[in-house]
Amino acid sequence: MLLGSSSSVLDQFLSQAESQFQSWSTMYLIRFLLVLVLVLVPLGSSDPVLEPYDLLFDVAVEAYSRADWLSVVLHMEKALRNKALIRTVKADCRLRCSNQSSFSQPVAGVGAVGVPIPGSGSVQDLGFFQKVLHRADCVKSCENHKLGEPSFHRGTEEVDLEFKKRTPYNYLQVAYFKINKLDKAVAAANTFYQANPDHMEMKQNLDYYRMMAGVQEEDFKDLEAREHMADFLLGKSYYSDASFGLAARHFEEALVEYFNADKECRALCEGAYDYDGYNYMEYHADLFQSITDHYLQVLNCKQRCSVELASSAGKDTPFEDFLPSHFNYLQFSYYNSEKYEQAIQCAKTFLLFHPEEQVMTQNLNYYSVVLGEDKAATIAPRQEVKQYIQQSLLEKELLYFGYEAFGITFVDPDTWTPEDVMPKKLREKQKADRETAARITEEIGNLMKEIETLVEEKKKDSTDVVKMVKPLEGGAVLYNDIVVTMTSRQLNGSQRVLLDGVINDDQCRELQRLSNAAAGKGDGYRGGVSPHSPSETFQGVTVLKAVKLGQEGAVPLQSSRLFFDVSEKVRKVLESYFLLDTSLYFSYSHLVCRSAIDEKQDQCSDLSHPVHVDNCLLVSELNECIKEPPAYTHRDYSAILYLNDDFEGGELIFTELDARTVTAEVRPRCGRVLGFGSGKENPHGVKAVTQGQRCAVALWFTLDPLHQEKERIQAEDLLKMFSSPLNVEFSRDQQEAPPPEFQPVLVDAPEAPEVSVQVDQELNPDLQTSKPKPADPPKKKPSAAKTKVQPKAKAAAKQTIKTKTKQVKKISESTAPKTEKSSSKKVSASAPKIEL
Ligand SMILES: O=C(O)CCC(=O)C(=O)O
Ligand SMILES: [Fe+3]
Repeated sequence: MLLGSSSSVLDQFLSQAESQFQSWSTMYLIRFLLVLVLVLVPLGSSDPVLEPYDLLFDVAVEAYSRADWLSVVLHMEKALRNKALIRTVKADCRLRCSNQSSFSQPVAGVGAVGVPIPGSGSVQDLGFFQKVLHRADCVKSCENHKLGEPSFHRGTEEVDLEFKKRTPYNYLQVAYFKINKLDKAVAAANTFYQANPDHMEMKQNLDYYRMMAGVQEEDFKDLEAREHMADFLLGKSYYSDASFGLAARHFEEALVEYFNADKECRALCEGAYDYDGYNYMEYHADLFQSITDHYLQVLNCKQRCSVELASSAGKDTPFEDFLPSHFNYLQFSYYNSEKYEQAIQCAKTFLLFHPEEQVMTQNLNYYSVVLGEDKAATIAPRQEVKQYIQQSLLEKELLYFGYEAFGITFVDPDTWTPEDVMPKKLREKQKADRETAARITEEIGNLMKEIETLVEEKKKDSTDVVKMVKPLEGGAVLYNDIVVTMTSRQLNGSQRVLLDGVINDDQCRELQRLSNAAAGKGDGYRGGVSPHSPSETFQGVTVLKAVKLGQEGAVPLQSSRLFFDVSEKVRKVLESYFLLDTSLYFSYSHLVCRSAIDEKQDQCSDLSHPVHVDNCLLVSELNECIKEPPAYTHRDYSAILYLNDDFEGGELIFTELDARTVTAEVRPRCGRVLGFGSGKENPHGVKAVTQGQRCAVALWFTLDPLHQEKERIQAEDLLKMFSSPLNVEFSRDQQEAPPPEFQPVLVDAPEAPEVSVQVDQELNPDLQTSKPKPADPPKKKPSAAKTKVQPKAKAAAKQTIKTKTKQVKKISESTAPKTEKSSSKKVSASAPKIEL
């Protein structure tokens, strides 16, 4: 049985089956059987009927699964060929028929119907439809003659999509590779990759091919490259290299190919009506409505050809203003080749699209002066382009009419359309729509911001509420000597605990001595007036400072170690008592003593340390605490380990957020630890020390490891070194005194300085307009020039070229295969793979 007849019988069977069985699975089964039959049927029919490319594709895929590489190649190549042939024939037939039976000519040999009869509308209608019928007949017979029955040249949607994605080349590259046709494998791989630049497997394959002996750079072809695009890109690259003669040649060739491709694209738009979302069964348009629907769909498609032709495989967005840009490049290329007539013609042609373009107008003036204005005036823009624009504008007008009358949407793909082509009403409506959209976007933006703030506040509140409502505390205190003296409840708040017995008297004394010894050794706070109270002095030492002083012998090293160890003990106990799920880290550790200045006690204030919150800025007037820098917002828990009680005053008080209403008071004593959450649930202060010295180890902790105290890690390292048997030399760099703890006070918020951001366009090529601007004027102003045209500097031209080079480079980076060779052939590269 011959394939042609077998296919046709099967096709009939298929369509019958399709109408009888609605089930997809049945259809797939039939399809599979069909493929099998085709595989078994001997190929090489003498029948002119074209084998359906979708079935050939299926046969090839099936052969692939059997690793029958020759068959893959044979059928896939044929599928590609047939698909291309159908495209060409269809476009060809439609173009030929449009020439043979155009609506402007009477149909030959059909008698009186073709001759318009004045005053007889219905007969004129007949004349029109007669032409329609003849055109349809012409196209049908032309296609059937060349391709066979239409059912054989209509592919399924899925297969069409595969062709669009260039999937056949994915199969082909493996098959070619397996049969040792390396050059073809490379070309197929490259062709696939051009349309799928994110396909990593194929990229690996290409890298692999590149390393193989016998593979040439020329093998990396794009078998589906559109000629007009290939020439345009070549023109651009010559242009960037300032090879203007070659650039002009390729741009001219690109134009010829462009108009051919445009004709083909437009002809292919005259296909079947795409119901697209319409319920096929419910479409009940009358004669003229259905003609209108279909025709406007075709026109819409024709308009989109300018976008399709401006698109390049693997490039996300089409080139902007693609067709006009050819003339922009050309005018400058011709100018540089001293071909002023052509430069003028191209400048004038460009101005057909953009009559207001200033640079081009200047250039045209300049070229005209150089050539002689009279002569320049006789040069006309290109007729082909004039016609193209006229036709396109007429189409746009019809489409806009259809938009207004029937709501068939039309989005103009071109940037050069004059404003008044769009009907005024539609223009105003679109303007109003745009404004409304902008307003809505802005309002949504504002709303989103408000919601974000609200959510943020809610989150903060709910964390605080969770803490307030369900304080997590009461865990083990880990050491037998430690007792819980007061819980949150007894301390009238939340996240509070008072522990006793954390360290013993000796340890308290040792630490107090350490504080005084360190203060005598030049610590930053020695003898300084307290930052919090003028009637007290304040001294403080950090763990690292203490360890360094210990290393210098200025203080007993073991006291410094004690400071380190007891603070660690407090950290562990708090972590356990507050039942924390994650670790608590040191944020800052400070051994501090406040001493009353006897002479100043008469004017003493009542607080040694004003009421504050450790991790936010307390605004007591508003009963609020703002968790923002400069507050130490990352602090989560605070603890004060008291060392003595032989002083007067110095009680710690907890208050409400008003900083006045005292909720609890704690009297310091040796070994006592007051632990509490650092947040706004715990505003606190220290009453004035009116006599004696009050010492304590103040500790702040964070749950965020990123904010843990770096000094502490250093101190730990140093301590480790001292405890090691080897006496290690290490640096004795003086450390800066630690900054006093930040004490928030309410100040007027400073005005934010006005910052003007200047962006250097040269350094930021993305900011440059994507519209090409090759229209740089000539480098030198000739003496003959009478016009006031100011030619731009040579540097500007160079800059343009540089920019262009960058643009070309960008393109080649995104589309061309990478060229770097692997340094070693031993690199373990996997053999070409296929991923479907
Ligand atoms: O020494 C105290 O009792 C508390 C000190 C304090 O709250 C602080 O330094 O933030
Ligand atoms: Fe505090």
